[in-house]
Amino acid sequence: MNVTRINASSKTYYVYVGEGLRTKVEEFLPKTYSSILIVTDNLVAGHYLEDIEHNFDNERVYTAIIENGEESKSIEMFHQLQTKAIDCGLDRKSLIVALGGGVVGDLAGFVAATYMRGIDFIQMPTTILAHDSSVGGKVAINHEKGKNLIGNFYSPAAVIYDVDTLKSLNQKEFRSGYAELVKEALIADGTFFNTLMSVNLSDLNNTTIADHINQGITIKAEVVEADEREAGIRKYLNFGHTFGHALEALQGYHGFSHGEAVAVGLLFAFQVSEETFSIRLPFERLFSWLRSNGYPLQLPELDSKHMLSKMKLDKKTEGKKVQMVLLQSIAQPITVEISDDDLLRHIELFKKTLSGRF
Ligand SMILES: NC(=O)c1ccc[n+]([C@@H]2O[C@H](COP(=O)([O-])OP(=O)(O)OC[C@H]3O[C@@H](n4cnc5c(N)ncnc54)[C@H](O)[C@@H]3O)[C@@H](O)[C@H]2O)c1
Ligand SMILES: O=C(O)C(=O)C[C@@H](O)[C@H](O)[C@H](O)COP(=O)(O)O
Ligand SMILES: [Zn+2]
Repeated sequence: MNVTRINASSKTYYVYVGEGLRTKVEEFLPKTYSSILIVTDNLVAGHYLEDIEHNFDNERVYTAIIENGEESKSIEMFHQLQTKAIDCGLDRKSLIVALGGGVVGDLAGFVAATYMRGIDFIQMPTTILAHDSSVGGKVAINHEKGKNLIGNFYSPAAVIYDVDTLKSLNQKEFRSGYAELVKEALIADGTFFNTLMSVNLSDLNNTTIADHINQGITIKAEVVEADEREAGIRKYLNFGHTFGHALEALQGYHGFSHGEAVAVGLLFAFQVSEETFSIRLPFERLFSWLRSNGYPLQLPELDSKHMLSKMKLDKKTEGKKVQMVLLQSIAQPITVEISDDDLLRHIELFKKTLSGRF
């Protein structure tokens, strides 16, 4: 088992990554709780809910099962879960368990952050992507206009990551998770980036995946410890997201998955970086790796102005000016203000670049 201590400014907590952890959850809880509400989605429930329920001695264990998918990160689902918490009689000594991927983690985390002004929650990630979402305390729901526009910074009491649960993931979820790992490598660790570019996603064993996840968590932990509330360097964790989030929102959250959208966003950020700094980045290498691993790289019909207006809803935007994370070289990120005219030009060029390849 790998244990990482996260010394965030708001809270210190531990991330446990290992095999079979889902059957010994109580060992990792920082204290005892008066009642427990397990929040999960229908797919994850089918695989793992029973294992988790068996953990708790507590008589007051409740479950809430949401529909799987990004559309559940909604104000309606948030309200339903708050109602469930009230009906179950959760009090300030209660715990919410977020069992699932980033959707469950972000949603249940935001419920925990706001129920009675905040109760404890733990993250039990079950996707590769959730190595990113479970650490760092960003919790949120979407607005139909933009991603994660309603949320908070609210750290979990612990992250309990049973890598055995990753065995039931399909290839789309592998792609999604690895896009965030590639992002972390690009902003912080060129050697890790090279390692990832030699990986074939359909040919990975759990030991290797756990190793990659631990490297991703190490990068994320370092950033979050230095800048929990994203006043500065945490923005780098948003590399690829200005374009990625806009793409997700434009598709009504049922097109590209988050990670798939981020993967395209990484290519877009490469293009803008290359032009802004007159440099060459390994665009071709990343593109080939994404293509050979089956990432969707064909953009849907995109109106560039509409895309620009979505990009401006990015939380890094200041005074209506988009701030994009760019790379000066691998592992040398920087935040740069990009004018609307330049962004429009880049969107047009990017559309041509991608469509010219299919
Ligand atoms: N808070 C953060 O810092 C942060 C970071 C990155 C992403 N996110 C958010 O995370 C979300 C994406 O997370 P995700 O990719 O985990 O998506 P997800 O939670 O929707 O999970 C993806 C799919 O996999 C299924 N699934 C989950 N675990 C499974 C398992 N072990 N076996 C089989 N199926 C399983 C789910 O039911 C779902 O259909 C987005 O909303 C994104 O905005 C947040
Ligand atoms: O932890 C962070 O900080 C990140 O930006 C991680 C991202 O992968 C993640 O998608 C995050 O939810 C995006 O945050 P947002 O502030 O742009 O909504
Ligand atoms: Zn992300």
